[in-house]
Amino acid sequence: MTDPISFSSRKAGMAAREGALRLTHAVLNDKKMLDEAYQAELENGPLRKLPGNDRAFAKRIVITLLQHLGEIDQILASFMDRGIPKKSGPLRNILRLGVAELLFLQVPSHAVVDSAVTHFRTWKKYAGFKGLTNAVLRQVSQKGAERLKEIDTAKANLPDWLYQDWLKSYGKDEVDQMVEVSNAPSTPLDLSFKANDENAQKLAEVLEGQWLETGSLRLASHGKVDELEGFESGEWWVQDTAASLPVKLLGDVKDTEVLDLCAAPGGKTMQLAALGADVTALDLSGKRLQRIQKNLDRTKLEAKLVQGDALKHKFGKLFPAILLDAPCSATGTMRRHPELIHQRSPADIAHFAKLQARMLRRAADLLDDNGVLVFCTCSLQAAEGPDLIPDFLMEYPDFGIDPVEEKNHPEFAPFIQSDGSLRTRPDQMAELGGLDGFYIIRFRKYA
Ligand SMILES: C[S@@+](CC[C@H](N)C(=O)[O-])C[C@H]1O[C@@H](n2cnc3c(N)ncnc32)[C@H](O)[C@@H]1O
Repeated sequence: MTDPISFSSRKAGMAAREGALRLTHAVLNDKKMLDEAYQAELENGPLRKLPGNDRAFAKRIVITLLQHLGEIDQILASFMDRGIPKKSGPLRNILRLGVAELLFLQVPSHAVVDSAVTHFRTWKKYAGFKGLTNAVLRQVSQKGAERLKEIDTAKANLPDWLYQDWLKSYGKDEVDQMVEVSNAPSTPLDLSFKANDENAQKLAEVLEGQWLETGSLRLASHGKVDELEGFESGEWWVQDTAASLPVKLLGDVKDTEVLDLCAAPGGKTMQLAALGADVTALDLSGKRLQRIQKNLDRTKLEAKLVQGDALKHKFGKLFPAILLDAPCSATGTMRRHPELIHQRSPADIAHFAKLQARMLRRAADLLDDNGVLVFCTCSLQAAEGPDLIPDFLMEYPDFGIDPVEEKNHPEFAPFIQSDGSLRTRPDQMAELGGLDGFYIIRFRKYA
């Protein structure tokens, strides 16, 4: 449990909830990423005028709503025999926000009901739904907590196609735990350090972090990232510890030419550069390449940046080491992006899987004899990971899996699969706040 929400004034509370309603709409109706919608509010929207805590609470209500969306909708359905009326505009999201506050953030019911009804001040056209809003939320505040106990949390909160897919891959207990960890009120922040030296040890103390076996420093709680010690001097960058594993599988890359095929925003590019590799970092997006450059400037690291399509770009040579961190559905990042699972569809998974299959073959074509290729995605879907491998190996008989072995990498033991690939899941290291879901596999090309 984190501290309960309490706004600096009644007026600020209402303004924050209006912001929360706009953010909810941006994410669920317009399919925007929450961080982007929030950033847009801070730059141009009314939320920028609010004190920091009130703004943060607005975001927290939305995160809570997204984490518990299925439960919230089931609770509402149980109190509304005829469902949400048609053509009721913002009513559904106003009610959802109200339930999130009542049942998951323990905000007093008078404040929640009062502000839910006050929303119709802005939405005058729908003012006829005030009475319904009042009645439903009062019922939820009285009987909702009891009804909540009867709901299967994971099954309710995951879209059914996703739930079934994960059940097949991981099993019920694991899926339950994945959702439980992902629904924690806050997510820890992992840092990757440029060097594991005395300075890093000192910073770890100042930041009150904990070293993980995987080599990252984990901060259980933190303020603004760019105000943390060591940010400005570029000693570290933010990178979930699971995201730091693929580069480690490339082994000793000092003075080796490494192609980082889908590189932005550059977490893995910085890792490679810090290890002394001669990195070529390619990305399709010029805007995202600018983010790599900014990151490299801050950390005083170097890489050759190339804008291009990984499927087509002509490098004019082969590489001894390649990292392919392919575009994916990113369902593995649900701890930090609870909106994603509500925005994705089976068609998206099929689209990404097809793209990844093509990219994997392109990466293989760019690898030199005896070279090493690491392929990864931050997806928990089998289609975007293990299912891609058998066809690839059939078509590329000179490639073989180079299995990760516990004797060489004891720190990766919990993630090693029977074929030597790695699978990380949000429920692993649960007591420390979990980690992103990644699929990672290493290949060698035999001469
Ligand atoms: C998973 S992200 C990479 C994250 C990055 N490796 C890191 O560690 O920070 C995938 C990247 O692939 C890029 N991308 C998508 N399609 C691409 C293509 N056809 N060619 C090159 N890059 C592509 C996206 O712009 C995005 O930056």
